[in-house]
Amino acid sequence: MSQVTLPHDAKAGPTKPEVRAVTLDKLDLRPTDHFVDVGSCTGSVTIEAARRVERVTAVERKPDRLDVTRKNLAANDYDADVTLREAEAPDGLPADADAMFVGGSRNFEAVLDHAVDTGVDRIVMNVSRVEPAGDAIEAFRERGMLSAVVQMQVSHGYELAGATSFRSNNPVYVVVGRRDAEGL
Ligand SMILES: C[S@@+](CC[C@H](N)C(=O)[O-])C[C@H]1O[C@@H](n2cnc3c(N)ncnc32)[C@H](O)[C@@H]1O
Repeated sequence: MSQVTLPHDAKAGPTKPEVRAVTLDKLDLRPTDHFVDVGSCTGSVTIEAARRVERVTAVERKPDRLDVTRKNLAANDYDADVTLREAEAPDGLPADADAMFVGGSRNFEAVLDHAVDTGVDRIVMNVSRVEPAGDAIEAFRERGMLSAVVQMQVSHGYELAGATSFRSNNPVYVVVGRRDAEGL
C-alpha cells in the first residue's frame, strides 16, 4: 500500500509517520471496526485507519482543519466509509465505536468517559508534554483502562561532514487503553 500523502497541511499536525506506526499497532484495528479519530487535523491517522477498517468517524473542532482532513482524504486511496464531523468532542462522538484515537486533548476526560460508557474496546491517546501526559495516564488508570504507556523519541539521520548525524523530534507519550485492561 502506498504511503499516506498529505498535500495540505495544518498547524497542529501531522502525527509523524513513525509515531503513527506505533499508534496503529497499539490500536490493533480490525477490518470490521468503527474507528474514531478525535482531532483529525491533517487527517493522517484518519487516512491510515480508513485503509484498515470498515468505518471511520473523524471529529475536528476547527472547521479549517476539518477541511484539510477532507482534502487530504481525497488525495489518498482507502476503502472505508468515512464521516467527517465538525465538533468539539465529546460532542460528535458516535455511540458504536470499537477503537478510538485521541490526538486532540480538549475535554479528554469527558471523551474517555464517553468511550467507557459506549464500550469502546481500544483507545490510544498521544501526548507530547510531560504534565498533560501524567494527567492522561492517571485518567486512563482511574477508569480501569490503562494497559500500556510507550515513550517514543524519534531521530532522523542527515549528512554532516561526510558522516551521518541525527536530528531529534520531541518525545511523544503513547497512552494505551483497553476495556479489559489489567493495568501496567
Ligand atoms: C495534535 S493535533 C492532531 C494531529 C492529527 N492526528 C494529524 O495527524 O494531523 C490536535 C487536533 O485536535 C483538535 N482538537 C483538540 N481537542 C479536540 C476535541 N475535543 N474535539 C475535536 N477536535 C479537537 C485540534 O483542533 C487539533 O486540530
